[in-house]
Amino acid sequence: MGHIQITPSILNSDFARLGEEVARIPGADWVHVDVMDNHFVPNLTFGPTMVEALARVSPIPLDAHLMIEDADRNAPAYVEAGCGSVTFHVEAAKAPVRLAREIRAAGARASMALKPATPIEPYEDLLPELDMLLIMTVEPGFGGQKFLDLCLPKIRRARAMLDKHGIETWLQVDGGVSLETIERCAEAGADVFVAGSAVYSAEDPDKMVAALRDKAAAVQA
Ligand SMILES: O=C(CO)[C@H](O)[C@H](O)COP(=O)(O)O
Ligand SMILES: [Fe+2]
Repeated sequence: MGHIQITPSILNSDFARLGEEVARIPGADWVHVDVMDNHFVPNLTFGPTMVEALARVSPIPLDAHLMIEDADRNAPAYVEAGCGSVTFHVEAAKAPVRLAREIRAAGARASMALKPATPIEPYEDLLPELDMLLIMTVEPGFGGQKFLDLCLPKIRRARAMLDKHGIETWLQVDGGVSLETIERCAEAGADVFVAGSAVYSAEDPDKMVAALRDKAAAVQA
């Protein structure tokens, strides 16, 4: 398992002041940017131009989570926009292996996401192509939803697969991650934790980042 990383999602932050919102989380490892197209999910956020503007001012690398149709065609723009990591949804990709290789070749970490009802087993042979696997713990589309415990067995199975193959692919969880749920995710084998509302509804978001990190690290220790 890799070292614990906390990646706050700006989805529930103030979109009119994104640069300042990122400056409130200096202790974060990544900034998670949720790109939604109103087709793959019933919500609309921002596109590559906004992401590029944020990448220019953010001292922390961007972790793009693309909830968009036609990932094969649309994902490379987010590498060009300056994201250090680009996650596409397997449900939206026609050729995930080709896309992961393209993202890596363009200079970003390649990552693939699974919705709660998408099984991991068909993708076991694909794991070495990925720098990170994202297992969603809510149905994608909105921040502030309740953590789905039914996703925990899949996190466990993914961790077992990665360990069996000796692959260093990071295992990220996203959705409803908070001080109440992060230990369950860490116990199941996740090492990269997205937290949106938990961080941005806290009085001191950076303190919350540290508290989440401590909880997850205590499980790993
Ligand atoms: O991908 C997402 C939603 O589709 C968000 O990253 C996620 O929901 C983060 O917000 P919260 O921690 O409030 O659940
Ligand atoms: Fe996300």
